[in-house]
Amino acid sequence: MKRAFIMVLDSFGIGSSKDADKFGDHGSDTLGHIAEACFKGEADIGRQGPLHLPNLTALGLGKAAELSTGRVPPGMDENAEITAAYAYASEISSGKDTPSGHWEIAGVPVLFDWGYFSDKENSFPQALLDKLVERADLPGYLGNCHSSGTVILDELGEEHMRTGKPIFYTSADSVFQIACHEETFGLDRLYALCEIAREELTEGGYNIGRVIARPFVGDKAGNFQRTGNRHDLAVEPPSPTMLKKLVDEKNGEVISVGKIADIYAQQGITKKVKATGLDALFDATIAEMKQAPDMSIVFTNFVDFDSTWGHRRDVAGYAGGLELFDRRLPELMEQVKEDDILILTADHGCDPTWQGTEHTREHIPILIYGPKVKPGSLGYRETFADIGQTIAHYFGLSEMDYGKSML
Ligand SMILES: O=P(O)(O)O[C@H]1O[C@H](CO)[C@@H](O)[C@H]1O
Ligand SMILES: [Mn+2]
Ligand SMILES: [Mn+2]
Repeated sequence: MKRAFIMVLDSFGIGSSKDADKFGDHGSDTLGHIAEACFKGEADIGRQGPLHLPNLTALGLGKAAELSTGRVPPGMDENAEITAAYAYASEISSGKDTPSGHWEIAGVPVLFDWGYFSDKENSFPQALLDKLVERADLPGYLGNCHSSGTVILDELGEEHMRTGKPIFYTSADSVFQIACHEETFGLDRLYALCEIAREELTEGGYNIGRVIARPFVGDKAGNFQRTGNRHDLAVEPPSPTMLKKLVDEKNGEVISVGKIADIYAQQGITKKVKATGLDALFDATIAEMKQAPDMSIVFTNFVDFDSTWGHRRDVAGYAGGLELFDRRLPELMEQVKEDDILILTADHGCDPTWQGTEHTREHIPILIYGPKVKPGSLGYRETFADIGQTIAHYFGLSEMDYGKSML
């Protein structure tokens, strides 16, 4: 029985890549800087002391980080016995966003430039805004700027509730985000509005990667909370990913846990399971691994590292999340049978010690574990697509256009 389990720790970079200066990210290091802060006792909220990741360390995380940056992050055991194959990889896609990272992982790098709304204020073209107001019959809109998604709720959430005007915002990513109150505006209305925005952005040739519904609850600034009903409307990958090939060429199964299906615009996905929060995502992943058939992929995105801790620049939160992941990792490993492979990786960085609130251009770790996988270094990988090519090779699919198989 052949199954591949792919776990993306969203934003878990392990040191800036060679081209990071183009993004203003030279020197960023999500894992390294978290480990440093923990080691200095600067991340003792909800957890204590040096970063404790014994299971990830045994899979080669510290070694992969050492290959990337020249040093094992402080607190990680340099002499641990290594039980997996490990590597670090850089990204060839032009952006450091989630779809680019995930598509490249699946063998389809994004070599074109996305469209961006780069003006910090009055970010969206008036023609687009007018269309949305008209088609969705809106009383107007709020925002129309760059912002962190939690900050903007404190600033505009109450006005939104009072006026019924949706909050439109963007970031350095290729995104059009719409925040609306689940109850006063309504979740279905928000989703319908996002569908309209998706159509207008696609038909208007704006080349925007994602429209994101950002529903929230609460009743005043300070207590607004975003909910698990976030929904991403992505454009489709420009060519078939290894997920789609597994389904089309081998009649295989691809089970999405968390936002994977949304990120690939539902392409090459045969089953979707949603869950909110690290523990729930873990539970859902294990349940799916237990019943995954031959020739299947269980593919999970652990979004909290990015959205709950990375973008919020919450070092202690991120460290605590990693420690929780590490504690539960043996439960995942236990499901890896004879011919199966488990791959732990990331899609970009989001260094919680870095300036601003955006992603960081970093190397990702690639840890490959399985009874038949030879432990040891797989060195530097020029593209995340080496993961896609490895999976294509493993399942006997037609070759991907990018990447080299690591196994
Ligand atoms: O600040 P929030 O809304 O979490 O936004 C983050 O999430 C979006 C999609 O990844 C990006 O725009 C990023 O900046
Ligand atoms: Mn991401
Ligand atoms: Mn993000």
